[in-house]
Amino acid sequence: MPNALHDMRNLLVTPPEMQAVDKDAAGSGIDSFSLMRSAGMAVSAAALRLFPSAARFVVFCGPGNNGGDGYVAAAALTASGANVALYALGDTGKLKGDAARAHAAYGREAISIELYEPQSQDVIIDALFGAGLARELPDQAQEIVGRVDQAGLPVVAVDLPSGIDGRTGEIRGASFTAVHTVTFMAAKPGHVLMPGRGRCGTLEVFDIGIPARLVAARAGGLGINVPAVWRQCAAGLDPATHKFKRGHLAVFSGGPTSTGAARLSAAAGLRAGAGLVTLASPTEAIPVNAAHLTAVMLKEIGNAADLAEWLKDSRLNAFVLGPGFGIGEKARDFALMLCERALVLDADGLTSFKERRSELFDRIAASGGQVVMTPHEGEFQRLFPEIAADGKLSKIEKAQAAAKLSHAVILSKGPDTVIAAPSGRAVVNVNAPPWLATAGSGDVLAGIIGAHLAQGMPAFEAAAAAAWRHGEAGRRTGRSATAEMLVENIAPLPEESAS
Ligand SMILES: NC(=O)C1=CN([C@@H]2O[C@H](COP(=O)(O)OP(=O)(O)OC[C@H]3O[C@@H](n4cnc5c(N)ncnc54)[C@H](O)[C@@H]3O)[C@@H](O)[C@H]2O)[C@@H](O)CC1
Ligand SMILES: Nc1ncnc2c1ncn2[C@@H]1O[C@H](COP(=O)(O)OP(=O)(O)O)[C@@H](O)[C@H]1O
Ligand SMILES: [K+]
Repeated sequence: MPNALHDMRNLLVTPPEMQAVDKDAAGSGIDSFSLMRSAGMAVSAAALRLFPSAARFVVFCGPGNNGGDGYVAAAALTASGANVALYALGDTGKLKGDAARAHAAYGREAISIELYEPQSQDVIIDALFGAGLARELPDQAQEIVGRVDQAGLPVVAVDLPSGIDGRTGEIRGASFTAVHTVTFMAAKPGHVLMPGRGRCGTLEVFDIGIPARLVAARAGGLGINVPAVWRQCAAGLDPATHKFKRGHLAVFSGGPTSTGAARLSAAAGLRAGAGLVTLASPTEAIPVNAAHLTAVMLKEIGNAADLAEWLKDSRLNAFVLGPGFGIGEKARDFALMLCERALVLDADGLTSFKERRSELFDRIAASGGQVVMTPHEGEFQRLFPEIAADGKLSKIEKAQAAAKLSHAVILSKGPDTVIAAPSGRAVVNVNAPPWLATAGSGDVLAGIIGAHLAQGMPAFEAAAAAAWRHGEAGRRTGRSATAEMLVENIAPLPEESAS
């Protein structure tokens, strides 16, 4: 089976991996200066395409190869007849290797960066720091960022807006906010994780000619959540299949005053393609649930004994536990009984294990079931406080660590939802519009994951496909989205040809 992540458009490559790719490319006889030339030319082409009538291109060049790309771009822009001014950070006499060569080839004056005075028609080419940024942006560069922000000038970023950490997406002191970013060979985590993603503008991934196999060989299993990641697992889900083959999803309701969340999950599960959906309700909530259900079935499940009896039906193959369920022993008992099938543990289901997580994690490890946990930031902190507090880790690395510790697939929510498996495989979801963060939205997501699990998708693919469909539902719904509208707008899984 071809690995979908090896399609370069979907890969995420960390800065250290990219450095290793560079070394491998040089080792295989590829001229590194020709790569820099391709990179700089691509930046120049993007700048001319986006700003064909710019009064002046102002190129900021840093002390490393990002700066080198800037010198190439400045030379190409000058050759095209554009008006170019180049400002350098640091002593150009100290440039090394390809960057020194690019500087020499530029052959014109580089002005010291502190002398830059914004002019209202300037278009900035930011080539200060890229993947090599290893600490806070130097004060001098932070000051320039401030001047450019204040003047409201458009910025085209080379590789990454300077100040964004390519591994984490964090801002190191300050960063430019670009209208367009040109990166090379593959996107980096910093392009898709917040807040970095919000500062990249449109992202262009330009192929500078490093063979794809060299990039794939160093890439560590990170990707963007596109349908290619999970499409093959979704392929057999023929809507015409008998309803039991599409699975039977059960969603657990809370008490009489908190039933809405579970009903939303159940409705989403049905809409997302589960063959049958049953709402399992405590006795006291049966009347209110019965008054609100049509296609979703209702079953009275008051305690663990009821559940044990019900679980004798082996066709019940996936469960959602948590939305509106209530925190405490009952949630823990139920969750521990469900681990060996396929379980989405969300909301109260997660919080219930705050002080008792090892019981859950041990059970998941022992049972070999398919478990997906869907924490938002607060729930993540409650269940994984030491991982959440580790400021060195990116959101991807945190989700990976949590997945490894819990033996479950972790779907870490937010504008940059990360789905990580215990194996370390991880994808970042990028199609969620901001208005997806509406009350009850997480309940809908849990239901979609449940539907995928009921249909037999493996946990990682079930979660990734659900995050994507949830994002698409948000797009279809538009800004006025409510959770009920999201359910209505869950579209069928994309066909084989979609990418
Ligand atoms: N295969 C590729 O990806 C290619 C990459 N190229 C460019 O090379 C760049 C990476 O080049 P470098 O590794 O030289 O790194 P950068 O140019 O991003 O950074 C330059 C150097 O500055 C130093 N530095 C880091 N943080 C600093 C800080 N806060 N204050 C002061 N100095 C700091 C480090 O020694 C670092 O190596 C990429 O961003 C890209 O633009 C291109 O030249 C073409 C090939
Ligand atoms: N800024 C944002 N942009 C897009 N999606 C977001 C944003 N913030 C949160 N989300 C998504 O909205 C959903 C909110 O879920 P959750 O936090 O559980 O809220 P609720 O309990 O109200 O359902 C998640 O799918 C999350 O990934
Ligand atoms: K840059």
